[in-house]
Amino acid sequence: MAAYVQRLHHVSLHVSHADRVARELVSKFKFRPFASRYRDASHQLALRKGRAVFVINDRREAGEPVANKWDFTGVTRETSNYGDGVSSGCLYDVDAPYGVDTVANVCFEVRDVQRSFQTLKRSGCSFPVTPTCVRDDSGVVTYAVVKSVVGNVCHTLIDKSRYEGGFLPGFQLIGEEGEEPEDEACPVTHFDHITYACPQRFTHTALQWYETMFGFKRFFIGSNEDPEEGLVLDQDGIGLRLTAMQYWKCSQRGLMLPSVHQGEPDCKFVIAESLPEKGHNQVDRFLDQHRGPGIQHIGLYTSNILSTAETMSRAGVRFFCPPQAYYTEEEKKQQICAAGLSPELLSRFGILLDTDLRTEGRERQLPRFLLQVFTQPLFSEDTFFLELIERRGASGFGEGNIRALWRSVQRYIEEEDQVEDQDQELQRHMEKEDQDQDQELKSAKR
Ligand SMILES: O=C(O)C(=O)Cc1ccc(O)cc1
Ligand SMILES: [Fe+2]
Repeated sequence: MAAYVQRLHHVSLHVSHADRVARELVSKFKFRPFASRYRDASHQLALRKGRAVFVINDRREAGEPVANKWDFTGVTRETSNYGDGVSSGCLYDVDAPYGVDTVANVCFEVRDVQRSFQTLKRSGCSFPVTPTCVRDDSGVVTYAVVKSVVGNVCHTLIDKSRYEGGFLPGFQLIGEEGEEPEDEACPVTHFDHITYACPQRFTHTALQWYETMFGFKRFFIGSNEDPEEGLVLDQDGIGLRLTAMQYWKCSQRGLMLPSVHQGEPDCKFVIAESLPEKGHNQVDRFLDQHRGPGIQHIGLYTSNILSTAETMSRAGVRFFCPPQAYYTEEEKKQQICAAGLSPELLSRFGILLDTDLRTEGRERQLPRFLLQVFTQPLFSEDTFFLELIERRGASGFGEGNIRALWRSVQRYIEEEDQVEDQDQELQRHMEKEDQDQDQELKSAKR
């Protein structure tokens, strides 16, 4: 038996320059800070855009003193006056120190935390935080934190059914409560998917863990996917294995349904692993720089990718762009025009388009499109990035887009590696010069 996920509540980041990351999410990605929690030993800030919520935690090395409070316009700096009874550490999360900035927690709402805890514990899961109650004037919330099988990723399981406040007890709301105004220029509505970077041959372990523990179900990304092997991209120098899964919820009548069929936008999970002998690539680079498996990127769903990319680009977001030939190739040009879009406009921001040709039993139907664009990494290491995704009837992931992304990222990695090689060469040269000078001085003294 599994612990069933009701919905995704938020995703939390642990970063050393929390203030900078918060500023970027606000100024570039148009998120709105709406709740914060200040304690001597931890600062937490919640930001939202539609139903997509990030909680930023100030990441400090073990023993390091508390940094300055967020220097952030519009954020109340007073310590929350709610007695949440938890005086130190990140609330609703674990404080485990990690060597680099990381996206480490996906928080799920569940029906019954105690029961989920017992079920998962019996199945061998480890819980850094056992069921804990936090209350304020608006009610009570119960949560526990379970370690996942993927790197440093944890899942906070939370029950908010007896809570009526704006976010979570212990957090103080910032500004006006109430419905957020619609952002027509930048209509991001929810997290579409979360992608894990995993070591080679780890996919099965991850799929199985999520199926056993949370009742996730596999779904096929594309028509070329092998049930055993996943979607294997091994041509043109690409070495990537992809699989995807989603959570199912228990309906009122006790039926299990994918969450999307219950009127809620669902968040899918994608597992990416690299294939052996394909050289340095984006998954291995993530594993290196992140010092282990974890969350590589998150897809933000938008109902208008062009306007969103344009707004974000103006605000300073940098996107990966495919080679210009992508937009001049005849077949791609036709696909883009068939979707009523202009290749020239898409090329301005690096937006990729894929056409889903699966018919799935239906005879004649409109073509289905998938539009995606990928940002450059957000942290100082080459790890986590964001993606914008607009689905026009297509539910999977575009193989053509994945190939185009792979090429643009590969170009970036190669350029970075070149810069790194040049730096190392310069370093060696300078060291050699120093040694030579030392040698000369010594011989002169003799
Ligand atoms: O296409 C997407 O959005 C995916 O999430 C699939 C994917 C996963 C990992 C990669 O390094 C590249 C592509
Ligand atoms: Fe993605």
